[in-house]
Amino acid sequence: MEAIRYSSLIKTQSYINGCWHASQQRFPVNNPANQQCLLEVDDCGLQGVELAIQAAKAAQKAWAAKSANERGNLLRKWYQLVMQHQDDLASILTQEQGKPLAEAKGEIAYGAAFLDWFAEEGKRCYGDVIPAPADDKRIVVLKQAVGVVAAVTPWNFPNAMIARKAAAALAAGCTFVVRPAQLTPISALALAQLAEEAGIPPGVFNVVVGEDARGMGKLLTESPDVAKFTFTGSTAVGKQLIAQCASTVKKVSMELGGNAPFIVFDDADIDAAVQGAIASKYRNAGQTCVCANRFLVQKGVYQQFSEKLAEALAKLKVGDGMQSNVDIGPMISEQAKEAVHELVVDSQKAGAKVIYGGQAHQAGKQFYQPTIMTQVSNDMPIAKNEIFGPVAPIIMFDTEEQAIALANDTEYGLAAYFYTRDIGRVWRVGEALEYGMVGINEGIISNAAAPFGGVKQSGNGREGSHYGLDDYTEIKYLCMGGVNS
Ligand SMILES: NC(=O)C1=CN([C@@H]2O[C@H](COP(=O)(O)OP(=O)(O)OC[C@H]3O[C@@H](n4cnc5c(N)ncnc54)[C@H](O)[C@@H]3O)[C@@H](O)[C@H]2O)C=CC1
Ligand SMILES: O=C(O)[C@H](O)CS(=O)(=O)O
Repeated sequence: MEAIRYSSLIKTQSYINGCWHASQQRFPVNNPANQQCLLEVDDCGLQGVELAIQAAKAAQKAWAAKSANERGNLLRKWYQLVMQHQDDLASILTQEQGKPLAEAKGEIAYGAAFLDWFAEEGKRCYGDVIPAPADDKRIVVLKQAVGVVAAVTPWNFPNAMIARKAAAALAAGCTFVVRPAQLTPISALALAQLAEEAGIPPGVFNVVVGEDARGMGKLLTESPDVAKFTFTGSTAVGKQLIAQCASTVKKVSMELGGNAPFIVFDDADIDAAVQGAIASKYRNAGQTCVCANRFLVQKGVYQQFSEKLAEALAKLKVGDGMQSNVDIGPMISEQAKEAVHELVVDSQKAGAKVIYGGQAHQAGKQFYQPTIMTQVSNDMPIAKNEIFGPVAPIIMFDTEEQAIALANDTEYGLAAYFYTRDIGRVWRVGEALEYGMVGINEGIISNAAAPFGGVKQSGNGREGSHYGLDDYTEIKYLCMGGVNS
């Protein structure tokens, strides 16, 4: 790997019970920009996963017995180390995942923000004292750590998706086992290195890396020693994992797929809408679950918005994320690139027009041209499916009611966006959209202070904000009798 100053961040073995776990089985991690092998990583296999679960179980009671301040101090130290090594962590992330360096630095700061947020939030894990129905009783409600937490995370935000979960879990007094995507394990192992340096005790934070996603996931979802399972990834895989958790009735939280509408009304600030569209659609080459997936543009501004979006897109540079001034990097795999192109071609066959891009990009095997399509209808493949690529389909609508109906016509419900300057419309549309998160005159809405999560088949639970602890605590009700005797 290039351009890493602090070489201790480069780890190639799972981190289990405070030790780096060697194994004979290894697998390559490749750079999506040029398909070159960055390094090989030891595959800890199912045995490693079981060792990690047992380590987390053995460590959990002592970790929960620490005060919220003690846990918070360790999370704050972890935060400080992550920010101290932000540039190196970003360089690692770009080389294994592909996003431009500036975006990778942003992801490191975004993930670290959850460590910082929950270092404090754990101190506010309040219970209740409830007036009892009888004078000789007292009712107290405690919030306690769920126990051992298992997580499976995706390749598109290989640092932040782990930090967003682990920060809340550890703050609540839980211990944590994460299995990151096999495509991007190095960022996860670098986080473990810094957790160790921060003084987080052995067994509290464990990272198990391996190629057998299905087998490792089965162990994590079916183990009776795991109390809670959290997943970020596709809805299809999420459904499988929820079913696997049923065997032990685990507490489950899911951050799944999306199909975000980006609505532009006649009265919108069009330049602001174009700026928000570029930020929301083309971040991470469109490989984020909260990307604008369908542009719904009112008839009166359809031509103007489409033309301005194309002008803005022409200024973006496609290339290796490690090069300066690159705005759009490669897709995570050649298969992913082909899948995006198939959606474009199938929708062209159904009548959609490509007004910008629409082909593989000459920068390399995994690059796709940033693309805009017009004359799209909501039933076309490019609108029905989560694109997970740099393609903006634009659908025309006439009335506000039509826009809401089109926006809600999907099984997903993660993020939605709309641009208007009418205060009445802000409330009407904001309340009518069936989504967990709504950006109003804003294309980037993710931050540690806000509850991130979806409804419908985009998942359940919330990450970040003071709501984020709820997924990692259980409510216990104490009823004290005989107070007057
Ligand atoms: N709601 C959210 O916050 C996010 C949602 N996603 C969604 O994830 C998808 C893209 O990410 P991918 O990594 O391709 O999703 P994916 O669902 O294929 O994989 C996610 C993780 O699950 C693992 N996995 C795959 N099949 C599994 C199985 N049968 N058992 C256990 N683990 C398994 C993968 O190795 C990876 O670590 C998109 O649909 C995107 O919308 C991605 C990131 C964030
Ligand atoms: O994986 C994702 O798509 C992230 O959750 C998006 S964000 O939180 O970075 O906006």
